[in-house]
Amino acid sequence: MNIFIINSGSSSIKYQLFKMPNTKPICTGLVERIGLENSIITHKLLKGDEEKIIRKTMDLVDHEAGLQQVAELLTDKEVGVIKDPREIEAVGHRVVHGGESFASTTMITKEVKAEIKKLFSLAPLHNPANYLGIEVAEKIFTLAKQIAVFDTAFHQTMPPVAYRYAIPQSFYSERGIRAYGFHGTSHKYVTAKTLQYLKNDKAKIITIHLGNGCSMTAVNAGVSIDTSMGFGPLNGLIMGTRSGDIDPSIIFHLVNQLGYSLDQVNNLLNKQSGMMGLTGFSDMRDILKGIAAGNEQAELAYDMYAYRIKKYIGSYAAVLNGLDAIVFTAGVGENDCAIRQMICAEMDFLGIKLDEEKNKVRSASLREINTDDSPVKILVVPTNEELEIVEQCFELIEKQPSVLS
Ligand SMILES: Nc1ncnc2c1ncn2[C@@H]1O[C@H](COP(=O)(O)OP(=O)(O)O)[C@@H](O)[C@H]1O
Ligand SMILES: CC(=O)OP(=O)(O)O
Ligand SMILES: [Mg+2]
Repeated sequence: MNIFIINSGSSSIKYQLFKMPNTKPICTGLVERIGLENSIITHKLLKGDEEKIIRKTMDLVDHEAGLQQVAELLTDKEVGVIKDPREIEAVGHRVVHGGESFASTTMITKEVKAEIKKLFSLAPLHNPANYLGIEVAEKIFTLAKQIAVFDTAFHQTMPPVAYRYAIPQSFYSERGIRAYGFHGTSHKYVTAKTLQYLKNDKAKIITIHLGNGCSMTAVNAGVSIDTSMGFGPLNGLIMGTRSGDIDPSIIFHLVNQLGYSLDQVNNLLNKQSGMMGLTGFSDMRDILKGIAAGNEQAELAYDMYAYRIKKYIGSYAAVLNGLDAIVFTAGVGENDCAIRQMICAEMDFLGIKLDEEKNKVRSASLREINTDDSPVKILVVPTNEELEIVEQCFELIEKQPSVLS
């Protein structure tokens, strides 16, 4: 069964085509730096042990332009993997915000699309791109079932003490205002890999997803008990273009004293803040170049980024009442050894001791980067949201085979 997976992040589209139940993809791809100059498309064909890679650089203004390129590559005479889009039987979509309506993987219907649309304002960098992915996929893969896997699902296990806000309770009971948490597919995937590696399904771990969007989760025995993003994917850590935690009084000051409209504030905090606001660049590779060139703003931004993560490690170690491992994942977490070093520095009182040499080793597989005597394991675990999504889609189809007829 051919299942195509689309993962639209805020700055990227990742895709993979699987012939399930084989979980080795037939092709994978990444469109990155969407909305910036020189977007990069990397399309990989995988046949047995052979790999054929096509790389293109172009300016892609938005996710729609990116998805059009992906569709062309898939059916291209030379580098395509399917002759006819009707060969795809199901398309699995990452959908970031599932709000109150969706706690698990769901077949996409008109009603489901309407719900996803209602949540645009809560995840403005994501749900519109996810929705667009669904519409484009419906047009191209006309015979395929469309399935949504929600970022919020893994965090449904959080207890009220973690997900409630201290505002009048009717805002929760009548309007669903609570923390939902995001990147759940990634936190779930790396959690499973970590527990398997530790051979301990009761382990207390902190998963740290550092991509363009960033979030951390306290996981106890495989279950999310707290996470740094909340009602929308804006708070918590400092991100590529998002502020993370700020004092809400700043918003009132911007509106009441400085004359900002709410739309402007929304745009400011989602698109012009974070590393972008501090340095003019959202991509960590650009920040690293800035630091190498002696740019002080880039240095401060980098320090702030690491400092915020340290604070969350401390608070999650406290709520877990112990710590077996911290896990780095996603674009920055997997590739940027300098940020891992900065985060883990002076954390030995918590049992976190980084091995600087192991930390520098580049690899695409799960690795341990702590010293031999470190009480807490420090792991780099490459995430694979697409694999997690395809497994969930396949499970849904197997459970309800009628959905394919
Ligand atoms: N070698 C690298 N060193 C530092 N950062 C990197 C490297 N490769 C990728 N990144 C960073 O990863 C981030 C994108 O991560 P990713 O998980 O793909 O994001 P998203 O899914 O949120 O769009 C970018 O900020 C990029 O700079
Ligand atoms: C939820 C979120 O921030 O996703 P991403 O990191 O892919 O932008
Ligand atoms: Mg991502």
